[in-house]
Amino acid sequence: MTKTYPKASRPSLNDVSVTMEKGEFVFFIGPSGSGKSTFIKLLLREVQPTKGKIMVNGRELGHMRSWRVPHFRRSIGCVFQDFRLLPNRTAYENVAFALEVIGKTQAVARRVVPEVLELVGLGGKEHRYPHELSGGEQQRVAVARAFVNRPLILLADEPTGNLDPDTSIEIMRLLDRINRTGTTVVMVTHDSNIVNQMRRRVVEIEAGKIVRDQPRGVYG
Ligand SMILES: Nc1ncnc2c1ncn2[C@@H]1O[C@H](COP(=O)(O)OP(=O)(O)OP(=O)(O)O)[C@@H](O)[C@H]1O
Repeated sequence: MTKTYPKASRPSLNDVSVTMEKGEFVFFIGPSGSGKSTFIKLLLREVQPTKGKIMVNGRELGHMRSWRVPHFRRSIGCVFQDFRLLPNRTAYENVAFALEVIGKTQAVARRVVPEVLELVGLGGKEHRYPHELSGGEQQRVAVARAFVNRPLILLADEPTGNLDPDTSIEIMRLLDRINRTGTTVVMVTHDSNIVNQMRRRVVEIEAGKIVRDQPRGVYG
């Protein structure tokens, strides 16, 4: 597909084609402005391609009615560089909120939230507010929130961008564990150490074109 934003002089993604299988772990790398965020926005149907199509889980996003989009997005968990936690809610409440908005009862939350907080290594810190947690711990809460609905796909946009190298590796261990449960992980990153250590598929974008797609790749 091709994506040209209104008013832009050239496409942000230019005639690209990529297939990701269920359960894969894929890094998207490339210089600033190369089109990585646009790719993520297309996958979430925040923007639509100018030409071509995008299929997610057997559905063509261009044919999806807009009222179906919120439901579709439940199948995708998102993690960002800046955590995006609700500051006046505890770790537990931040994760429970993701269940609340899709209509799950508090009884479900009481069962599921402690499980997922335990999974991300935050057992015992459920009642801390974001400002009472380290950056790495806040990102764990964000991962728990993204994963609590067991999404098919986890999109991570520079999830280690604000973390030191050791904490980054811990977050990657967590994403790796989640991937091993069968969740497809798509991660945008500039972190060469992480890419080189993980040795997973690497898709490199430059000026809107895919210039490399390599299994078990390195940052290069
Ligand atoms: N809403 C928009 N309207 C016009 N142009 C846009 C819009 N959003 C992004 N662009 C342009 O599309 C290109 C790709 O941007 P994109 O944000 O996808 O890059 P990126 O690879 O994610 O960069 P970074 O690593 O800095 O986040 C850039 O040239 C950018 O200026």
